[in-house]
Amino acid sequence: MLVAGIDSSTQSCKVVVRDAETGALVRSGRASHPDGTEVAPSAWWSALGEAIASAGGLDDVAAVAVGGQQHGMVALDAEGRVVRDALLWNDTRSAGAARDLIAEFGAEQLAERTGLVPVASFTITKLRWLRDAEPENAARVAAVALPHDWLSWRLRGYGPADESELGPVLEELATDRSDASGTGYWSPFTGEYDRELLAAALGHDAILPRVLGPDESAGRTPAGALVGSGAGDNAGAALGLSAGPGDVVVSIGTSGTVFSVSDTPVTDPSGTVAGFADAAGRFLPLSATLNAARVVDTVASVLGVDFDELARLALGAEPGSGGLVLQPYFDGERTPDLPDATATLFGMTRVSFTRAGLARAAIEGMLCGLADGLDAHRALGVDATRVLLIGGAALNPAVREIASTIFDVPIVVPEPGEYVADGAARQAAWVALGTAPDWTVSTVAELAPRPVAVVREQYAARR
Ligand SMILES: Nc1ncnc2c1ncn2[C@@H]1O[C@H](COP(=O)(O)OP(=O)(O)O)[C@@H](O)[C@H]1O
Ligand SMILES: O=C(CO)[C@@H](O)[C@H](O)COP(=O)(O)O
Repeated sequence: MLVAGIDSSTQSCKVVVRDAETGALVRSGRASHPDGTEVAPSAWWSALGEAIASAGGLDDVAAVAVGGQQHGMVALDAEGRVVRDALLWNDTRSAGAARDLIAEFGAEQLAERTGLVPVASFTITKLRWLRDAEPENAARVAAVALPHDWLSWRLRGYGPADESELGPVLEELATDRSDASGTGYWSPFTGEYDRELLAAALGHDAILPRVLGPDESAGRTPAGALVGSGAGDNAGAALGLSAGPGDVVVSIGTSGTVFSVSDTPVTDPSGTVAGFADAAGRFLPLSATLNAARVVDTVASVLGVDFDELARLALGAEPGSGGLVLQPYFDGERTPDLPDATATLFGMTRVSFTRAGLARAAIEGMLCGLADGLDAHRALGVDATRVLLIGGAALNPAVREIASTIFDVPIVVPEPGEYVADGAARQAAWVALGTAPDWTVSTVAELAPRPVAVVREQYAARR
């Protein structure tokens, strides 16, 4: 029996087809997403079709589930059409709305009600922005979904009447705990939506996706495949990796995320660690930065080198990059909450300012922000015995090596793969088999920690 998992992430859509019993990878495919922090959901739908085709289709799969970038605002009207392009998790225009919500409700109360202190990334702030900036669009909103909810709904044959078999049945929208927990109007403590907060943000109530449990199916595709509940991408990766006690996952994709699986919900009124739910009935404390793999992309492009050469340059410089420190806030920043920040290069001398120094400082700066995230987890009682390094930039040997000079626990690199899509495939297997699959994950490298104190010290000094 075959099952499929999908990761509709910020930069691309990835599909894996796996054997439900053994987890063996049978086929895979991918397609790119458009750039930008405001995207027409139809572009995700086209990319999904392209990725499915490049994975050989889904005609022979018994079940499918979708993991996706979290928080994106997919606002639908009564006809099931999107009211405007989706604002993504990395769109910072709703920073003022986040401040307004905190002023109205208080950071502590919001953390207690939803597990989150609003920042521009979370859906609730995007709805408030819509209410204030585009009131005519806000008034038309009949339902609010997230990227994975909307794609799962479309896969099941729902959508605008002229684009789908089953039409705009908004009550058929479904999500899961992990993605609901990133909205800012769902409580990981009660498992219920907080409709007062939704109405305070959007200006009125709206249909919200039914929240499914980890082993529940949302329904079937028109071809008859079961559709699993799906997940937010980070929770999908935790499931795909079988992350357990002591594991802290560091994912370096468009976002940099640090997360762990917890049996109890976590509340951080400072907002550094978000109290998300996971995709298996537990919780997923997480901190996220806006600047991760693209910091490496940007510096490689400025230096005019490919990733291999960037790695060679970075590993040719000493830890600490001769005092060069890149605070890599190219896209503003979320943790720390500095939505309007820009990147800054400190410590330039005629000796330190070299191509190799810049290459290394880029990777060090990006990783220091994530090491700060790990510290914040520990401060909340999270046990970290190893870091599992995943995401596109984890393919880079310099990122792995430099991580071992920054984190004080072993860096374990799982076999390169699509762990979000794999987590979704596990959910698909779960609904198809009736039991959670027990697939194994192999690792390709383990780097012992050899922290060089100056790297984090000089980064902290520039904060
Ligand atoms: N060898 C590499 N070294 C550094 N970065 C890489 C490498 N391979 C891919 N990337 C980067 O990883 C990113 C894509 O990672 P991915 O985890 O798929 O992101 P997302 O989930 O946000 O779409 C891109 O920015 C890409 O340039
Ligand atoms: O906002 C968050 C988590 O809170 C991001 O992790 C997004 O979920 C996007 O993930 P990538 O596409 O960068 O992997």
